[in-house]
Amino acid sequence: MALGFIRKVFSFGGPDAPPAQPPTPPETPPEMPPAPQPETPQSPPDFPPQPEPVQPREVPTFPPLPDAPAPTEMPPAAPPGIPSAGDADRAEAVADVPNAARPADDTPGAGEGTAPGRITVGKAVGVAARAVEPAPPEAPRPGWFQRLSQGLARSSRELTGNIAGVFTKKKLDEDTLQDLEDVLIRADLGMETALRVTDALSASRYGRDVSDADVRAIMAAEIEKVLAPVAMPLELDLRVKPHVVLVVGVNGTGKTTTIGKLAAKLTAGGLKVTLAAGDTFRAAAIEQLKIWGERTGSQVVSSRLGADAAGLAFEAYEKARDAGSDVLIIDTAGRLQNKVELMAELEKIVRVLGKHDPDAPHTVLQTVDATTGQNALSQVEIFRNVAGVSGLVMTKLDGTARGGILVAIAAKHKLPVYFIGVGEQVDDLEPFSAGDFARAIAGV
Ligand SMILES: Nc1nc2c(ncn2[C@@H]2O[C@H](COP(=O)(O)OP(=O)(O)OP(=O)(O)O)[C@@H](O)[C@H]2O)c(=O)[nH]1
Repeated sequence: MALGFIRKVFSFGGPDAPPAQPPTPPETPPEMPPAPQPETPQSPPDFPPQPEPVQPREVPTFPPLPDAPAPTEMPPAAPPGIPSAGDADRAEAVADVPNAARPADDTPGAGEGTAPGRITVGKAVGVAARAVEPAPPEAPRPGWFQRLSQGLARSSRELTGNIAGVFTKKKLDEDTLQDLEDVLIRADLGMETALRVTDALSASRYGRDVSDADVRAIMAAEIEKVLAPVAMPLELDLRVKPHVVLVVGVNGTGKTTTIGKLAAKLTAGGLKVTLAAGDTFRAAAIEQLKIWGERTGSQVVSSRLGADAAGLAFEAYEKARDAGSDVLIIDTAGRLQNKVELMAELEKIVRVLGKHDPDAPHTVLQTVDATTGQNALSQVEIFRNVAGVSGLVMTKLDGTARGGILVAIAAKHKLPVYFIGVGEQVDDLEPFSAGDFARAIAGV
């Protein structure tokens, strides 16, 4: 798999996105270092013995795809929430393939300002994605920035409250700078960003009276500088069909939910999507993905509980290819980054996909739960080494006091952050904007 090279075609435009950087090629450490346990996730038990590796098959070439069919009515939306348990019968292999509209020239947000054969999907997809929600809410939902600010309110309140405590009627001196540095580190922003902020403040205001508003403004500017290089749009190469997106991460970090939200964006943009229920360990995860498949009109490929996840990924590729899907998104079982055998299974999935297409998976997304705090740093470290993570989705930024960790991850890993999640609704996934995030967390 050529993880170091991601071709760009399909893009969720971020307003301030710089050109994509090639991700660091994976290096598999001989042994996973032990890592502290995150706050919430549980480790799944070992997988049952896996069958023999699947043999590669020849990939046929396909004729051009037909023109866009008339849009079909979406299936009724599933009830909110995740099923508590699936039953083994329903975990049998399934491949129902609802028609998904092909991109048409007048698809809102599609094809704007792009080279021939390329599709760019921006905010219009988010608007269209809301059409798959069960019922229109009585009151209009707040705008994105308002929801981001509300979501980050706890992180921001704690941070700005502590800053106000340091800077009430105080001159800027060594003591106040040290206190500020402590506040910033406690807010999970990381040492590097903490020093950036205190250095910038010291350079312009040392010995003068400073208000907490001054400090917040400088902090917002410095945080934005750290985040800007990683605020990149997710770009999918649709000349390769299917473009394979592998979604990895620790359990409960929001993989399946993010896949559903992403599928909604893609199908609303007129793309045909196949979802693979590669979390073969949990029946509820398979059910959850099927619900997202129904809501978004995406084909879902699943297998029996406990089946070999790599085999399922291999089969899903064939089904996606045969159905003419533009994108195949593969869910995987959540795993703690220090479980060597489960991390080896991830490597196997990557290896097996490579038998279909040496560049597959073309995109590897890691979901990172913002409530996890500092442990997220080692999660990213290890998943990027094992699975060649090409970019991150930071979930659960709503309601956490630890949103600052996104800044520490950006400073340390410099991996693209494609999206952030601020809720469980289908449209609570937005392209990451460095400026919006910096302003929301700094409360300016
Ligand atoms: N508040 C909030 N909840 C979220 C967000 N993303 C996901 N969740 C919730 O987090 C819980 C876990 O999400 P899943 O999508 O099942 O996570 P997962 O990584 O697939 O979990 P495993 O299959 O156990 O590995 C669910 O209750 C989701 O609704 C988010 O951005 N904000």
